[in-house]
Amino acid sequence: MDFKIAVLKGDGIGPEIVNEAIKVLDKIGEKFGHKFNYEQGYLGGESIDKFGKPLTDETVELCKNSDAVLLGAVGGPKWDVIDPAIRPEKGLLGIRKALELYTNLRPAILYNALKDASPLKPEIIGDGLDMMVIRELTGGLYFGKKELTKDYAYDTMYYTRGEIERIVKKGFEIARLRSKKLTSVEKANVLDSSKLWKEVAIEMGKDYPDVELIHMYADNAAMQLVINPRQFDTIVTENTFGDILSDEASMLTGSIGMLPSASLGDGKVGLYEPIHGSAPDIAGKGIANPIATILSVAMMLRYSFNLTEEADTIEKAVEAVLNEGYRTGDIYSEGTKKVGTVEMGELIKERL
Ligand SMILES: NC(=O)C1=CN([C@@H]2O[C@H](COP(=O)(O)OP(=O)(O)OC[C@H]3O[C@@H](n4cnc5c(N)ncnc54)[C@H](O)[C@@H]3O)[C@@H](O)[C@H]2O)C=CC1
Ligand SMILES: CC(C)CC(=O)C(=O)O
Ligand SMILES: [Mg+2]
Repeated sequence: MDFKIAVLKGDGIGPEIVNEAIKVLDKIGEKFGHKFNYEQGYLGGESIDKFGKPLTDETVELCKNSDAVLLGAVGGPKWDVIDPAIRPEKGLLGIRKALELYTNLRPAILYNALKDASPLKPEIIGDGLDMMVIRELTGGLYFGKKELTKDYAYDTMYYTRGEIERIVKKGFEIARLRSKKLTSVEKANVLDSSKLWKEVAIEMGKDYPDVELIHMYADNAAMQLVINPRQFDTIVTENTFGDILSDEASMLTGSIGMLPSASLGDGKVGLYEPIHGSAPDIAGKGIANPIATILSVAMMLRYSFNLTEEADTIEKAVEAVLNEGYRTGDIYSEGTKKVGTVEMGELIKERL
């Protein structure tokens, strides 16, 4: 089959990691008889440099007219200016909103081979970690009314009942396919938007009597992730809480360079990106871990193209390379073999 993929490499390590993911996709195409056609668009800092704004109508159109979007990351100190209207991150929020990608799936899985890279003690890791963080992606603090003046500033965590219902529904549906345990994370003790969130979760829970629903405050969830992460299976939460908790969960699996994501809506186009940012501190050094991006294209194959065997093949290749002891710097430990971004991409491609 033929697929059109919009590629937004972005800034910092974005181009380095996306190049490796494309190599892997091309090899999958060869092996299984698919043709992936790429069209490059611009987002974030590179778009500011070229067009004076972080997201253009052309990029939105390109994405809307593709079968899926592959994204690297955006941002960096070069664009850290005070004018909030032209920050690279605005482009990222803009494309998520334009495509109405309200569901962000962030699976945090600890690979067996990486148990030594996790900061958790073996008795806490037990048989391993496998959780799904479902983050609401087009509402909340990042999209609410805001103002910045010299004397005061505010952001608003605004949610409609409908916005909460559709993401919590995803939470129940996904939990039902997993271990039937859903943790809804909010801060209903202090935030009104969280009070509504919790009320909706309780109401919707009546339609899913087979799924155990647990309510947890976000600050407690941050702590529980460290002391007892195995209690979590599926987490559903608001945009900002999900952003923070998924970065935390990623480190339990060894590195933020390991965690992929899928951003989905009710339309046809899904967007796939690692959960990390543009890592300006290591950009251009050839040492970034490309695995989160490579696993993101596996999610693309699974969720957008329904190519399950192809997705499994990528995930198994990643596991095989890790089992053989190859590591980028972020997951390196004594006795393993340190490799760079390109070498890691090549190794995974060879194992497909
Ligand atoms: N989706 C996106 O495009 C995101 C963009 N950002 C932007 O990225 C820029 C940098 O943000 P930070 O807060 O530093 O977060 P970051 O995720 O870029 O980096 C945090 C730390 O993790 C390391 N890291 C990240 N990805 C890695 C990888 N693949 N391999 C090895 N190490 C990796 C970095 O070197 C750094 O030490 C900012 O402009 C920020 O706004 C941040 C998060 C997400
Ligand atoms: C612009 C930010 C919301 C990006 C980020 O940290 C993320 O999506 O994980
Ligand atoms: Mg983040």
